[in-house]
Amino acid sequence: MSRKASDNVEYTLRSLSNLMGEKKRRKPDEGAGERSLIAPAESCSSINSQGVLEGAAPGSSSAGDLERAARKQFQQDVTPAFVYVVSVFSALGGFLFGYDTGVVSGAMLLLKREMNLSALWQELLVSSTVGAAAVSALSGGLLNGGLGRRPCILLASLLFILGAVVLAAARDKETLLGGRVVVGLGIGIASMTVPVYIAEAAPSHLRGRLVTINTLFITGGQFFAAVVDGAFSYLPRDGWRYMFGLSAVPAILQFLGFLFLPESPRWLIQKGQTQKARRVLSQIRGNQNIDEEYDGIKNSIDEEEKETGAGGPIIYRMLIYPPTRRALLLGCGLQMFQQLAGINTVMYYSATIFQMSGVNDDNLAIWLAAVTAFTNFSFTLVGVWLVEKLGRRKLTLGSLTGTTMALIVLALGFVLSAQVSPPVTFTPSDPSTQNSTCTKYSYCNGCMLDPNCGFCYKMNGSNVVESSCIPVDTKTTERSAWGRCQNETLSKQDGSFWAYNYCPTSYSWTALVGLVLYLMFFAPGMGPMPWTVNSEIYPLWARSTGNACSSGVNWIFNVLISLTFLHTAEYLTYYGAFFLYAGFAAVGLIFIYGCLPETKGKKLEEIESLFENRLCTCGASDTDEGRYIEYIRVKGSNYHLSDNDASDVE
Ligand SMILES: O[C@H]1[C@H](O)[C@@H](O)[C@H](O)[C@@H](O)[C@H]1O
Repeated sequence: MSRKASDNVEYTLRSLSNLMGEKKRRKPDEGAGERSLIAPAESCSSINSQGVLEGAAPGSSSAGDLERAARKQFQQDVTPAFVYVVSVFSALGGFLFGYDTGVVSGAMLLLKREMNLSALWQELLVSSTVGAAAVSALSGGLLNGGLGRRPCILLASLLFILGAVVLAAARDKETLLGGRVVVGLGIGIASMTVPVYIAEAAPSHLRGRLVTINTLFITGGQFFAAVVDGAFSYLPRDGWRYMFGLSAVPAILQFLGFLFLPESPRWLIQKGQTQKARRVLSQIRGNQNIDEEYDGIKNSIDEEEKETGAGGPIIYRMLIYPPTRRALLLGCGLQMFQQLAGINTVMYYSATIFQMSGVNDDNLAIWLAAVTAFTNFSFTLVGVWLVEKLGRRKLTLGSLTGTTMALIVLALGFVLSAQVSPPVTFTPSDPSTQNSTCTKYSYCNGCMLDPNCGFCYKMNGSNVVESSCIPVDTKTTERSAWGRCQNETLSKQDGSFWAYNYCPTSYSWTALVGLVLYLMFFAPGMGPMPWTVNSEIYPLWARSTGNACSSGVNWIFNVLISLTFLHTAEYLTYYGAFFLYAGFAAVGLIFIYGCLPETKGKKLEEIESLFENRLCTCGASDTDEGRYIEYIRVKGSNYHLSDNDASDVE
């Protein structure tokens, strides 16, 4: 929209303020002149001769509705495209996070054959990246605060490029491990810096949406990785080199883009680079007056210094200052519960869930994993749409409630599959004449839970026939050590199937329903909100450190859950594992209900006060907390107290 048109909207807002009785500061003759500037052809709203807003929101009659409509129009009109460019280039970091964590599963299928990798090496190549991400996210706080957001994003893209080259050119498994660690270091830095950078550049009415776009890019990267995995899995040799190498393209793009993109204005103000900060603010705010925003940031930095004192390491200052302590607890808690709800296990396990439901073709299972990743991606898009409508609190609570129920459905699918588990109908003799433990199982369920055994069977209509429990090939879990399930050719000839970690039953589709429900609920809220909320809840002085800690917690729990899943399933059975995640999710629900205030539409500088007023009860040790909770109960409104209400409490 042209400058003239946005001036009109601004004028409309001013007129509305007058209409609503706000103090009029302009001279009486100014209004008449400005009124004639209104150009209804360009502006959706206009003031008629009685000073009433027309055409702003069909059907809205009250001044409140009119004001909201005009404000919305104003915000839309004055958001320059540059802020979107900045966000998209930063979110390439999210894309690389998703791509590099996702691509490894397909690459591993090929690598373990070509490089003859043991189970330990496979595990190392997957977890080393996540482990390195945890370390670099935790240490990224120092870099972020000291060097600035922009150098950190440039560093992350360089690490992504270097990692891609090393991986694509690797001749041995040790080099592969090195490459995966380098990529992990990049992921960790990007995961904590990008949301902060976007949040600091975005105008408050768009902040949630733009930061959530970063998670959309993460899930987009995971989906793209699944497609690339599918496409290159047909190559007889070296397919994995292309899978790994391709990630250099977005990384180079991001590096080049960030050579021209600016530093975060808030970081610049904090470091006293005021002229530069003003320049950047004007650049990203287009034709808006930046004075108010600039002064707001500057004042809050000055106040923060007074309030928190300047001494000691930032993490220590965060812990002794109640508002930041509560924010940190909330931020880390959100990230912990995101991972404890089992997203990465569910995604990783999706191929098996499809197999359970009757998909017995390996290639098809790879493509169906891409469908899972696409579902995650498309429902994250729903989150991008909802975050500024519902707000962070409702979206997260709704999402986690649905996720908990979906986990229960998923678990029930496994319960049913275990209860009607097919029997073992014959025990072939072991050609190696070594006594295997697999002979002791008379049902599929016991056999499938033993990591050394798998179930080899045929289907007759919907019935399982000619089934046996046989030792698994120690090099891969995809086939048995001997017998008709020991390779694809034999299986095809015989018409038999190999089930390593599931049992074929007619109820298995329940797990598939659980999987789809899970992604539908998780992706719009619990996927993106922990990142979005963390980018906005800390005051500037604590933002890098707060995000470093919470991202570190995310990666640590990511490693923990993925590494323990198979053992958990072994001890608790598969349904036990999913019931456990449902239990974690339910505890998370209580935590979030008690701790997450609504941050939608607030300026970053205003958010700290949500934690000052003890709206978040977590971590509060003050004795009058009960008095405050009672106050809220009597007021009957949870998190929507006006400033006046909140100050009443003190
Ligand atoms: O927000 C993201 C997203 O939900 C991804 O799908 C998941 O793999 C990540 O662990 C998570 O942090």
